Amino acid sequence: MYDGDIASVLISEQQIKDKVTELAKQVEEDYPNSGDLLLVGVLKGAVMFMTDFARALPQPAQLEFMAVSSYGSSTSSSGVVRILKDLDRDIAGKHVLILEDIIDSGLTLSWLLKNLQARNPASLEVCTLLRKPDAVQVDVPVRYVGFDIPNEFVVGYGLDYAERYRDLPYIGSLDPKVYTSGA
Ligand SMILES: O=P(O)(O)OC[C@H]1O[C@H](OP(=O)(O)OP(=O)(O)O)[C@H](O)[C@@H]1O
Ligand code: HPA
Ligand SMILES: [Mg+2]
Repeated sequence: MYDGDIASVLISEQQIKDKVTELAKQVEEDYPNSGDLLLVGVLKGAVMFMTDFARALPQPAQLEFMAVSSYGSSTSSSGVVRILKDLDRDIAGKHVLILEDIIDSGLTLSWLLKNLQARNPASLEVCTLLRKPDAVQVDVPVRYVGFDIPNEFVVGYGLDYAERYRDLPYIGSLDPKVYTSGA
């Protein structure tokens, strides 16, 4: 699949699986009495992570989705976050855990945290599968991080370049020739 476009596999399918289980276990320990946890998945990137995480989490949780976009067909953030789909319900008084695929510049999450905090949840935390420490432009408080990765453009397991590669089961570095040659 996508032969030649992936420079290297950064995180294998098995490594992802193990990490999702580990993160779900941490969350389970931190929310011991909470049968009312609300998971907010940030579409589209977090779709694989959200569905795997929800199934790895022993306690019941409700699932909500928000779709935002700031990258479009680019490898750098436009800095302008657009809501493509808002939550379907009120989160006031709920324990909300945002599930993100990646924190790169941090601009999306910083914007999202302000937006959701204004809706008065009982608590608001973030769980991200990936983070690029060398790319972060705004500091965002993140309670759960799966992997810190190098500052390379990555794809797979929900992450795209120009809407492609989301269906890869692993996370790989995209060969720069894909976005520099106009291919
Ligand atoms: O930290 P940042 O630099 O803001 O980048 C992270 C965000 O960018 C990506 O979303 P994108 O805008 O590509 O939308 P998508 O999830 O639909 O691909 C990714 O899924 C995160 O939500
Ligand atoms: O490295 C990345 N890959 C895919 N989507 C992204 N959105 C922010 N950073 C990335
Ligand atoms: Mg994207």
